[in-house]
Amino acid sequence: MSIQLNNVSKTYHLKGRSVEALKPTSLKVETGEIYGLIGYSGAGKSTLLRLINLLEKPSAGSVIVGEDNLTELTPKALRIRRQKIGMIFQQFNLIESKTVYENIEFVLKASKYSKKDVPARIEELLKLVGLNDKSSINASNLSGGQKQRVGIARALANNPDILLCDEATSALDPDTTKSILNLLKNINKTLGITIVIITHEMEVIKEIADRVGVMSGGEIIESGETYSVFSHPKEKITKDFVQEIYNFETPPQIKETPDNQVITIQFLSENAEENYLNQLYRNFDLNISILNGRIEYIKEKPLGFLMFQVSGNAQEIERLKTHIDKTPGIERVGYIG
Ligand SMILES: Nc1ncnc2c1ncn2[C@@H]1O[C@H](COP(=O)(O)OP(=O)(O)OP(=O)(O)O)[C@@H](O)[C@H]1O
Repeated sequence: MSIQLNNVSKTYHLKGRSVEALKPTSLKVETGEIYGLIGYSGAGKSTLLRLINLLEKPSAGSVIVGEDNLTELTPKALRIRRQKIGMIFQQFNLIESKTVYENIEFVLKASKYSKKDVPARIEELLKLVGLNDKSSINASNLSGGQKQRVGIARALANNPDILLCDEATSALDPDTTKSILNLLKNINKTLGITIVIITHEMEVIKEIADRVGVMSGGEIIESGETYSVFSHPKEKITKDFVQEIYNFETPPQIKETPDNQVITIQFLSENAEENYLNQLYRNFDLNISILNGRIEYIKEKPLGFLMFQVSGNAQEIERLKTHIDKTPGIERVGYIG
């Protein structure tokens, strides 16, 4: 199911002071897509996410989910509509003193799920999230990853068509994060559920998001298909997020001069850098030494950077730079390192 925000904004009023947490924002998330929102703390991500299911009431604008304008529903109709919008949280929001079974049962009971169908539904959900054997364990005895699996089972209990994920993996270690992201991808694929995920971690976005919006200062400052946003970032913050995953640093002892320079190139396909470097070694009378190199996969497409130091004749270095700039698929970038 699609989500459409039309000029939605949110201003909080606190003791005579107002905070514009979300500037007027329009956004369309297509049916079945995974849309990621990334930004640093205070960017407005949680506010935007909570406006989608109206946990926060917008100060202006409308929220359309599928055919329904949520902003126009009565409180009762909204309560019912919300059952079809699942949500998972960073801190899992489980009832720690209850078993896995009871945690899911609680959600089904609250939505008046047919009593006789509850046990079968819980079994089905536990299978889906890979916790078949944990039904009678107390939530407090589960690992973080298992807790989030229960969180996901709860969120899916009423067969929602949308799943909102609020920093769902931020409390988890990298391996557990990967397994939860895989589960979310699987759920998206097999059940066709539209997913919106907010995070401050590139790791999450590059793994899972079909499209991404980069948030800062209460607005989406850059957006598009995930690979194209991060292979050609325009805004400083987007470049910083790219730099974060490659983690290159120019060695401080290198003093750049016209005849001694550090160059970082980006390449968009696998193994491109090896052939290319050989070409440079052959065709330029320069000392070239590699400082750093790394390929990451963004939505399964390779994006690589290579940082090297060149020294020699300044004119020859300029000729090398011109050569790089004319090579298709290779770009010189200034924001890495
Ligand atoms: N209930 C509230 N009352 C007042 N101000 C709020 C409230 N909720 C959020 N804000 C403010 O709105 C701005 C955006 O906050 P929001 O939580 O949406 O950002 P975020 O990107 O999700 O950051 P974080 O990851 O730290 O939660 C911040 O300046 C925050 O202090």
